[in-house]
Amino acid sequence: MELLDFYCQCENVLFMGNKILIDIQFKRNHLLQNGFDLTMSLYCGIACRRKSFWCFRLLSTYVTKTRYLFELKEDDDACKKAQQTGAFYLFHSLAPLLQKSGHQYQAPRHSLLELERLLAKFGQDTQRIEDSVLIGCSEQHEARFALDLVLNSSSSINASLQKSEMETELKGSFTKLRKALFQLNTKDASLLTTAQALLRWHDAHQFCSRSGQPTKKNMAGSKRVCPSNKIIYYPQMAPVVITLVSDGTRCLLARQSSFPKGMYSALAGFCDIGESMEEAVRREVAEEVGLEVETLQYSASQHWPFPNSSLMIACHATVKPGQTEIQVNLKELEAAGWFSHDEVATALRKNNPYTQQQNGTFWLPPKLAIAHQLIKEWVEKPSCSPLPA
Ligand SMILES: NC(=O)C1=CN([C@@H]2O[C@H](COP(=O)(O)OP(=O)(O)OC[C@H]3O[C@@H](n4cnc5c(N)ncnc54)[C@H](O)[C@@H]3O)[C@@H](O)[C@H]2O)C=CC1
Repeated sequence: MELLDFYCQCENVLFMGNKILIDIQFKRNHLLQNGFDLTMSLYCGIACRRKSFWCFRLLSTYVTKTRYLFELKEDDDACKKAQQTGAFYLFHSLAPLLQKSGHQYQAPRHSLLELERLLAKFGQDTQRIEDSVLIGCSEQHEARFALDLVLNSSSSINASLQKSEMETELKGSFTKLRKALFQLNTKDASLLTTAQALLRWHDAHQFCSRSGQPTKKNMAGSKRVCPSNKIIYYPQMAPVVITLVSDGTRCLLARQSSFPKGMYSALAGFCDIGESMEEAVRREVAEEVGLEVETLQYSASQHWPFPNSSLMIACHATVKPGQTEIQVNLKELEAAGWFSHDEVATALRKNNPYTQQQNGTFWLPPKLAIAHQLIKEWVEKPSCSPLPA
């Protein structure tokens, strides 16, 4: 049974204005222990009469949050209102603001009032708040926004304070996202990644490609519209397949010359237009290492912000044991090879990019990259049996 779709039987139902008084007899009490917030759910319940009893469709905290975010994306007034109680993450040229407390880093949030004060101090118009983008909300529906203090700003920014002066005022430092991701907890890292991707997209889509006119962002930043021809532009991600090829006992890892010294990863490549994920995997593997994929299994996906937004679609693939001779495409890769289970398991265990880069030994992508997850999955379950490609 779908967790979010269960119904409960009510013995008495009274409506008082927009509040509902109920006496419920849960058929499946155990579901309440599975993360449901009863109070929140009941206020959001949709009542309907079913035969002889009332049914409530209970909406989980997750669903109400998702619906709230949807409303903010669709309704500029609601979004503007949400800014009053919301919180803002700050960026400078796409680098998020981080603060250090003890040994930990965190991404500070600012209220609308604080932001207005800071903008005034930095010589910027409070109108700039309209350049912020919606990136999520808390369980209590406190919306989260991100604003880049210099991107998209008018010429008045020239008169504003320098980055270092801003950092002093903000008691933090604007840190490159690649570095910031290693210093933050997963929740903040994910929010900042989304924020940077959206801010970058807006910066790069200021004009309509048909009319050449400036486009206008909606309040949430979920789209831009050309006022002259009404064309709507939506933020986009490029789909990329990333495949860990195995011959049953070994896995294939490769490196590009642009990778840090000693790092090997799974094979990755952008999907061509019109291709399915399966077709893209077969083509990329054939193009890069001259092998033909026999079976294929989807594993997971990840939004990857570098250098532009990609949707990484991770798969395990196998080739026939007798057809494993690699022919590296040197236009795409510097090297590729088969690695034994032991070699990969050892590399995963002592995966310290810094020391391994120093002594030039073989190492794997860091934990936050889906390539790492794919390799770890293979090490833990090398005999996963994919479907025919
Ligand atoms: N999160 C992860 O674990 C990993 C992520 N990646 C990401 O996957 C993406 C693709 O990986 P690679 O092929 O190694 O990258 P790459 O940057 O070497 O790109 C290969 C080629 O694809 C073409 N290209 C660039 N952008 C494109 C686009 N938006 N659409 C279509 N073609 C495009 C260009 O000709 C480029 O030379 C990169 O963004 C990379 O950062 C790659 C490996 C692991």
